[in-house]
Amino acid sequence: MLEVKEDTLESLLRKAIQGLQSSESRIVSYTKKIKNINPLEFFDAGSEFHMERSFWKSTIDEFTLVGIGNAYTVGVGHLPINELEEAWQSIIHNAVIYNPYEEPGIGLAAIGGMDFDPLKQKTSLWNKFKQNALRIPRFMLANKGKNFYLTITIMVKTDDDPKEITEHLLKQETFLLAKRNIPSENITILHQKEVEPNKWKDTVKKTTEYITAGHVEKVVLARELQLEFQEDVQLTKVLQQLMDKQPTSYIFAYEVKDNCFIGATPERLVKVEHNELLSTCLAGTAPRGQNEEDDEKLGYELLHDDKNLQEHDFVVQMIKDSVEEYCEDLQIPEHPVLYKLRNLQHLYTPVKGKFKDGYSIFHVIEKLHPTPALGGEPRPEALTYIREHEQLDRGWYGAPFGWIDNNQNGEFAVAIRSGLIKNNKASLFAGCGVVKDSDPEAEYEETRIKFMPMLTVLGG
Ligand SMILES: C=C(O[C@H]1C=CC=C(C(=O)O)[C@@H]1O)C(=O)O
Ligand SMILES: [Mg+2]
Repeated sequence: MLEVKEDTLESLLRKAIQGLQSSESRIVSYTKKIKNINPLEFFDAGSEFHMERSFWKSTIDEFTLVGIGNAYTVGVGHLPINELEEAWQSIIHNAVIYNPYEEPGIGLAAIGGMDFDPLKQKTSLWNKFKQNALRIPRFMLANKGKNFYLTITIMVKTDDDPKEITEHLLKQETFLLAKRNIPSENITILHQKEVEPNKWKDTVKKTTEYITAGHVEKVVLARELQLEFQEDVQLTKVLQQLMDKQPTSYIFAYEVKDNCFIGATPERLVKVEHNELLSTCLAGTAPRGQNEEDDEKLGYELLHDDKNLQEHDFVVQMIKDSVEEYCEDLQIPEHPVLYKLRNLQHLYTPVKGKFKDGYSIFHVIEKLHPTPALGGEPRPEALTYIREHEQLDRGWYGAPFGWIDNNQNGEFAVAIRSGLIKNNKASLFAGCGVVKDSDPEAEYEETRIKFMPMLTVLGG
């Protein structure tokens, strides 16, 4: 990695190109501060370039990343996570970087996700998505608190002309940063179809019997809701509404051609900043009440409900056992508290620790995914069971989605409360933890509410 102290984009490109042997290529990345801009206007502008877009927002951290286009995508093949890390490191190693700001997430960074289960037979639903992908956007807008930054990243080859590339990039930049109106049309649903709800309930029933027989302790089962709209869905509008309606969730989107995986998840998998590690145990669910009193009652019952506490505890134990290897000074409260969302409340236990040297966020992702909040317990048996019995190609649903920068900082959430949008169609996904005392009707109802965050912003 060549870090340059002071430079213009053009001279940075020149230096990077001059240092190349024939047929070599390398990443050049240039970061500068820019004036305030509405991240959604920037996102919307990207559609006019027909460039694929990526989006991440963490409201608690007042941190938003919007990627337009693709300088390079790491992964995309059948890479296990440790090889994904090697591929990422090798790209960074050869990069030429100008970035005077030493803040996590500002500068050269990638956004991406991965398959929930690479061993599950793929269907045509997810055919545009690779097994895993970390995309370094050509233009990345980063907004942290009151500050706005633009990072331009491009892959250069020996025969590239720095002046020509600079002119082209600056023209695109001017277009992307221009003020514009974002779409405001309402979305109208024409058809709505739950995929085989009765069969799903039967599977829940069979699963409780399988658990009672002692084969596994917990299995998470998911299902799909299919939608068709009058018009193609305006993604910018969907993002805006998710941001308005789900302020305590991570908002994310990842476009591949005319497909977009998008959602608002409350569940952090792992965050690494400097040497601090944060993770979250989130499992066990109740609806929100009609009024304050009702809501408190439902919350109180959730905190004392054996079935939900058991669902939750599998996650706490597994995350604790997993991160002990990577962390010192582990802090995990003894009892969960409530995490309230617009439509639901969950049992929540935060996990905090000091990251030991020699480990990266990739190690933690590999170790944690999927936690028993999305897979089950014990993991291998639960995954085999899901592979054989669940009638759904989860694709990137339920898997880690997030960002990483060139200094090993990053954050990945668990991509739930999400859907895959394809022009005027969408598939929404929702799952629930099945334990021995699960009631199929109640689990069905729980997943019905879990569709809400996406359904309500899509005109439902
Ligand atoms: C699998 C999902 O939620 C998980 C996360 C929180 C609570 C859960 C539950 O109570 O079942 C699930 O484990 C989903 O929303 O699709
Ligand atoms: Mg549950």
